[in-house]
Amino acid sequence: MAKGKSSNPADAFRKAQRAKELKKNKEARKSVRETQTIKRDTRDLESEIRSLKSRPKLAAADKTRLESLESELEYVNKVKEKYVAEHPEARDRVFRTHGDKSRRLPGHEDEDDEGGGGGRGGDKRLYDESGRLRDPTRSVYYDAVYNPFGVPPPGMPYKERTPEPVEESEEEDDSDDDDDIVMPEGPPPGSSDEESDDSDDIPLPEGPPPPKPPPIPSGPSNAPFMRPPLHFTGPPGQGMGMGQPFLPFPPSGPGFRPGMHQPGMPFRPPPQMQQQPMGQPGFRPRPPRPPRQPNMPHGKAPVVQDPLSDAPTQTYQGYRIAKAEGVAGLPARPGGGGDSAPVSGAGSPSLPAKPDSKTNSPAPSAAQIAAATISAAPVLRDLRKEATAFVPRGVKRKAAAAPGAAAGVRVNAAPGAGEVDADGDELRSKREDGPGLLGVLQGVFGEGTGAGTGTGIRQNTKGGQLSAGVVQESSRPFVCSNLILASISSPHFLAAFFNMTSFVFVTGNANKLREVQAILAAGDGGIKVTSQAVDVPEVQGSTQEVALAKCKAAAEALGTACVTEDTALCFEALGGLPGPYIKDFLAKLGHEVLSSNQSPLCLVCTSPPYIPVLLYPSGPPVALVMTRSTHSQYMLTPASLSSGLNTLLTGFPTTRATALCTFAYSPGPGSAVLLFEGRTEGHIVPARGPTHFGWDPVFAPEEGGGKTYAEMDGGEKNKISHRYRALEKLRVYLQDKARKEGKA
Ligand SMILES: O=c1nc[nH]c2c1ncn2[C@H]1C[C@H](O)[C@@H](COP(=O)(O)OP(=O)(O)OP(=O)(O)O)O1
Ligand SMILES: [Mg+2]
Repeated sequence: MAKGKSSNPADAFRKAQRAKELKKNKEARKSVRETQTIKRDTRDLESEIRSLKSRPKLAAADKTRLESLESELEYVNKVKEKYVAEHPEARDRVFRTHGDKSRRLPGHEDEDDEGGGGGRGGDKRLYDESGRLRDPTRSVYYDAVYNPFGVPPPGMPYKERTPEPVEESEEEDDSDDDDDIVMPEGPPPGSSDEESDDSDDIPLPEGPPPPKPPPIPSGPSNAPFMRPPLHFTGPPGQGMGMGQPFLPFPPSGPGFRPGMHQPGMPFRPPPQMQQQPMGQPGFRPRPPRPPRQPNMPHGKAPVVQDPLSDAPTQTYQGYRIAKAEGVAGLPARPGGGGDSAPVSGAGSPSLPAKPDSKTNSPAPSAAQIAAATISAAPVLRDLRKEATAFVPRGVKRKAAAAPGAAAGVRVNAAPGAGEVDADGDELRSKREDGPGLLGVLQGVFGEGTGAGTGTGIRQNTKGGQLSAGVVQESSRPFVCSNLILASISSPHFLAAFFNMTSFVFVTGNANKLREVQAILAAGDGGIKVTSQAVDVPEVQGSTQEVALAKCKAAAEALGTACVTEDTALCFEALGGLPGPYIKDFLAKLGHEVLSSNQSPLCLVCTSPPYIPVLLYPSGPPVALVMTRSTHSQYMLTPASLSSGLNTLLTGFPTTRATALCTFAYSPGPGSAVLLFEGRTEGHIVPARGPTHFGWDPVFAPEEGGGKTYAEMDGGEKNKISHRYRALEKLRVYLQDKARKEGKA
């Protein structure tokens, strides 16, 4: 080492450090060795020594063996003694054998040894059979709170206090091994189970036993102090409140349930809070399902059919029966059949009226019909034009392009076609070409007289136009300075006349009329339409029943052939409802007033079930729901705040719907009514597009590429609409019929 001495102070420092480290390592190794030694179980050694000693004669090898064993045992015991002397508080670590008194370590003297406390001698009787410290309260350092084991402070020798006379006398009285140990007053803590036999002697406090104190965790044995953990507060990072006692173990008592909030665990709302979201503001509960439409009794109506069913409506029998009975004016069965075959029904028997109808009488009485008739708007018919404008504009253009093409003989019964304004009020034609019907009619009927209620043909002298039709009193403005040319006594005359090429469309809905006119105009022509607004009571029942009754009543009210149309919107999820009652539903629910003009502030996801919610600057939050926009697209749409047709389906698995149009054709009062149905499949979506026409904004037809009816332009809608499909059937039927009658 001296050799290595260097004048360089840095080297010297390094060396000194190294020497220190080596020393430290040596000490550590020594300590490890010592630890191993003091823990060593010497029973094998002892028993071997005993067995060797017990032999009468020992061989030389055995002698050597005995010596080495004895020296080893001596060494181990020496080390143990030394350790206990140096570390009296850590006696527990030393392995001790109890069979051999002579080998007892200090502090391991048996209970029958004399001696009290004081100094080193005070260590005796400190350990029980298992070598554990017997009574920490005898230690002078004992403190129930701060030093429950009576461990001496580091560097200080263990000391026992002198037993008090009472304790001594008690010790002597007892014969039990443990009785000489001073016991604290009261029942021993946590020992009631073991000593249940003696429990009779112990005065038990009334009431249930106090809960067991939590087990004291066994810390490192060389810890000088085992400070009771009463005032320890956990680190704030563990989610414990200030001053909250630190609990070394999670609560596991009977009162503890999994799922209870524990300190340090993220807070979870109680179950009732978690189940709440659907009831929170903004989560509008699903409206109650409307009752299913009860089946109509079979005897009541000729047609009972699910509006969504594709099966043909069985009303043709009624028509055949009526025909067999010889009802005049019935149209012949169309020869086309198949798709264009009309659904026909005999004059609908009495049907219950809709709840909002003024009367519950099954069929409208004559007075009611009259009343209904009075409220109808008249049609100004320009007979001259009708006589001259047999060919509609579209066909005329074609005819001009191909002169010589047979136009056929047609009577224009709808002179106003194409000129209907938004309200459907203005129905006058502006065309003036061609010979008039007036002369023909004048020749047949002569001039009519006066104005008023009745059927007649009039000439509008002001406009130089002639009008024909059912003339009634009306609340609507009516230019009535017409020359009445003829009175037509028989409505069948007009019916037969109109059946040829045109029909009177009884509707109060200008949009319907406009679409019908547009569809007919875009077709191959030949059909003209005029309109009549007649307040016809609408009955309850299937779409067919409603359509039949409506048309029958209209024909009776008009006294002539007519066409009515009834539109239904059938939600698959609601078993076909609202169906024919869509008008009332639409009137009551309208379209939801969603915050389309308001942008949401933010989107939040609440606690389970994690429904995304839009928060608006004003008003309650709006939940987003998954809806199906088309057959292949799903989208998240806000559940509405206000009601709307589409909100009826909130929460239902499907938004599929069928738009169903039913045209009903009556050849005249008392005649069988024919039905022509057209369907368009689609989905009910949140309202999009202009809101001019009924439920157009909420119906997205499957063929519409995601657009709603309202988002389409008229032409687009009329190519795929329910109305177009039904009207096509009616058109085919009427033209077929006209051809047959022309041939006959
Ligand atoms: O293509 C349509 N696109 C949207 N909405 C529609 C359509 N077609 C009818 N609608 C509405 C109007 C009425 O609110 C209800 C049907 O009731 P519906 O009784 O057939 O019609 P209406 O009473 O207005 O006219 P009418 O007296 O001529 O039968 O659906
Ligand atoms: Mg209606």
